[in-house]
Amino acid sequence: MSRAIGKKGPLRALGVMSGTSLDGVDAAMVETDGHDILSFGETGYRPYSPEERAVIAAALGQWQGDAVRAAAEVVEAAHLALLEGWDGADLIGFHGQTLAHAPRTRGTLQVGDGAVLADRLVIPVVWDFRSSDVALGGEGAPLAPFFHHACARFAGLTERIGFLNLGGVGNLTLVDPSIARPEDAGALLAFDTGPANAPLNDLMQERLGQAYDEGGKMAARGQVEQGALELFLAEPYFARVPPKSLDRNDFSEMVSLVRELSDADAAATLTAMCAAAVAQAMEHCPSPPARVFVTGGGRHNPVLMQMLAVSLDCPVAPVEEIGLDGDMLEAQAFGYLAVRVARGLPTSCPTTTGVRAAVGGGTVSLPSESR
Ligand SMILES: Nc1ncnc2c1ncn2[C@@H]1O[C@H](COP(=O)(O)OP(=O)(O)OP(=O)(O)O)[C@@H](O)[C@H]1O
Ligand SMILES: CC(=O)N[C@H]1[C@@H]2OC[C@@H](O2)[C@@H](O)[C@@H]1O[C@H](C)C(=O)O
Repeated sequence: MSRAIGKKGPLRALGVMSGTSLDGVDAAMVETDGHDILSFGETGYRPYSPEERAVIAAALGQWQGDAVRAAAEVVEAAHLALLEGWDGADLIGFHGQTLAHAPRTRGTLQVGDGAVLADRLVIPVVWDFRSSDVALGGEGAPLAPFFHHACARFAGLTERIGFLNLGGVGNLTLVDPSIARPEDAGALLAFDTGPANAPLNDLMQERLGQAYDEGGKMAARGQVEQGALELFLAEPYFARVPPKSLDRNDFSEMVSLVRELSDADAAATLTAMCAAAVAQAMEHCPSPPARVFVTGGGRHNPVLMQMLAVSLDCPVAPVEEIGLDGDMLEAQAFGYLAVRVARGLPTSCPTTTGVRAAVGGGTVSLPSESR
């Protein structure tokens, strides 16, 4: 692979992401100068086996120890299996796997060692994107918003729009693409909306041994239990003014709100909770955006999409409507952010993570043979 990250002009970055739903590792190429997206390229995916997923799940919420080391090994090995033999990148943006996230108290932990990947793949690797934001008082998340700003410009949009990511956790970014730089006042407002698919996945796994509610089929057969929904919405997180972010399991006890319900009613209610959390999030926006574009696996769930369409005050559509790939946006984001880090540009700002001033996160590891 090429290693010319010092060169002027655009770079070809390979972003890799292992998200909170623990399904697998996504990889995607993006060509960018750190400001504009020039093109999107090849993509790849490597699912975790049930055994690998169990090793990572066993380490969630932990900060150190054997379980964390075992998870880190699984994460690194899966990335190497996906990336070995990949050609044509100038650098890699490696997010790793978040195991624990408590930015106000203990920090944030993404496992997988970027220096090991740099050596094994013989390519510069940008990683540990969240720590310096947290050290400067930020939430360390969400980090995709600077990329969302570039996406809105790439798609030729001029109006204020929202990007809604529905992975394990949900996050919303309001973008005003008419403001040239993402760190400038008014360009972005971003925060985590609440749990998205994680509680529903956990329910499907626990009761039916299935990874998720495919096509929302289970939820479609059930009724939403309004009492449980109201209890959920009384959680103080929703009234909290952004910036704010969540750990995957911050709402894991919400499955207990649906414990007495049938499988179908429980699935319908957890799906409604995800949509209701997004509707609550909109209350923190100064005015509704012209449209909301949905990315992440939740957009494949028609029951969830229908609930969003009913509860938001603006049209809702998958990001494919503006030519983006909603299964790869997060991987592309970390490729894009890697180039910003390599160029010394900020990757977060007060309106995305609450950090005191715009800051660039990330460590650059060069392969040892080029040091
Ligand atoms: N066909 C489908 N029907 C219903 N739900 C789906 C479908 N495909 C994916 N999902 C949901 O989307 C989830 C995966 O979403 P995604 O890949 O965006 O998560 P992630 O990137 O791991 O999470 P995060 O953005 O929180 O880091 C699955 O676990 C499942 O809940
Ligand atoms: C700490 C952490 O890994 N957070 C993830 C998670 O998954 C979705 C949401 O919670 C978001 O805040 C973030 O990921 C995306 C990629 C982000 O940083 O923008």
